[in-house]
Amino acid sequence: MAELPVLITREEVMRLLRYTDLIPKLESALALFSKRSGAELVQPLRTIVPLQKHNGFLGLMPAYIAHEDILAAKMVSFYQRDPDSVLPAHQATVLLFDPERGNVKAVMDGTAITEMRTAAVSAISTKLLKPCRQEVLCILGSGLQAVSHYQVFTQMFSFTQVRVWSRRRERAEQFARAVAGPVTMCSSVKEAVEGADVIVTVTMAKEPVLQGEWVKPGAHVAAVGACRPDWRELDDVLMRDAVVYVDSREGASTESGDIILSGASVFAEIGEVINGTKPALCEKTTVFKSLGMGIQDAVAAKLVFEQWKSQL
Ligand SMILES: NC(=O)C1=CN([C@@H]2O[C@H](COP(=O)(O)OP(=O)(O)OC[C@H]3O[C@@H](n4cnc5c(N)ncnc54)[C@H](O)[C@@H]3O)[C@@H](O)[C@H]2O)C=CC1
Ligand SMILES: O=C([O-])C1=[NH+]CCC1
Repeated sequence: MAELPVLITREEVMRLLRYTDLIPKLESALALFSKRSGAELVQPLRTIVPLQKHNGFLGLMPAYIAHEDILAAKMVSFYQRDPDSVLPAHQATVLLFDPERGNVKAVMDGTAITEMRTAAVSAISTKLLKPCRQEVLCILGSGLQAVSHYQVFTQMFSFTQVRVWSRRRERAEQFARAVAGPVTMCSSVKEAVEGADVIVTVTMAKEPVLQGEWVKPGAHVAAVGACRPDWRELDDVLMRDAVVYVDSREGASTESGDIILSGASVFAEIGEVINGTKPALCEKTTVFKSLGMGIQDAVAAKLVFEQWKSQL
């Protein structure tokens, strides 16, 4: 009989997972993914179960990476909540398997993993597509992803100003308290974005919040929200004028409203830039459209489990 799986809580995941360990693992996984090396890495397109009655979705995200022998599956639910709701938009669990025997080794909180690995991938896109100046960071949205993006971006880069915009001022204030670092609160998207070198969009919007005419030429946009084919965060002007990078071409062409509805073409996957098979056009305005991948959760879950075992 296999041993019972261990249960790893959100607090433990946050204590055990470090960006310095996570970022190189994510870079290797993204690079391997873009080689499309068959049995080496298996990641089917995310299965989405719509919960129309509850205005939500359940996403199933399995992945296998052969050379690291990581088999994992994340289940993530996400909801369009009423603005006054105190419930989280996303909740996730990751199962980490023993690929040889097939049993589950660990059941762990996937919400913290999602927050950290998504922010880390946005930071990787910024490191690769580095805009000429990296002085002003702008974050649109003030939820959990906004916090994790603030944390990793201020760890990895030396911005002189971080601006935040949120639909509600009190949410921006909550965000400023949560990050324990300097933040400039802006009262409009335009004010937040103008002159910014890097813009992170982490909203639950279904219509564009960011307009291309406000974006400084040469800026980099890490676009994290709008993960449904009929949802938007970015307008057609930005999608048309920018060079568009994605995490996965298949994911982007199936799930990204910003890409599908604007008709924008995808220039490269971020893994292709890591592999050197596609260039980083740093002098251009760039958009990295992130949808999220099972392999990102898988490498993060393995790191968490290894750290957890090492403290026994
Ligand atoms: N690309 C990826 O791998 C992942 C993407 N996401 C996406 O990131 C985004 C943020 O997620 P969380 O921070 O976890 O959510 P959250 O619920 O904690 O924060 C959402 C933020 O969006 C704002 N917002 C909601 N509706 C809006 C609207 N119509 N216009 C402008 N702002 C609006 C809220 O005020 C809040 O600041 C979501 O779109 C989510 O689906 C989340 C996980 C992974
Ligand atoms: O990768 C992920 O976990 C998600 N992407 C969009 C919603 C959740």
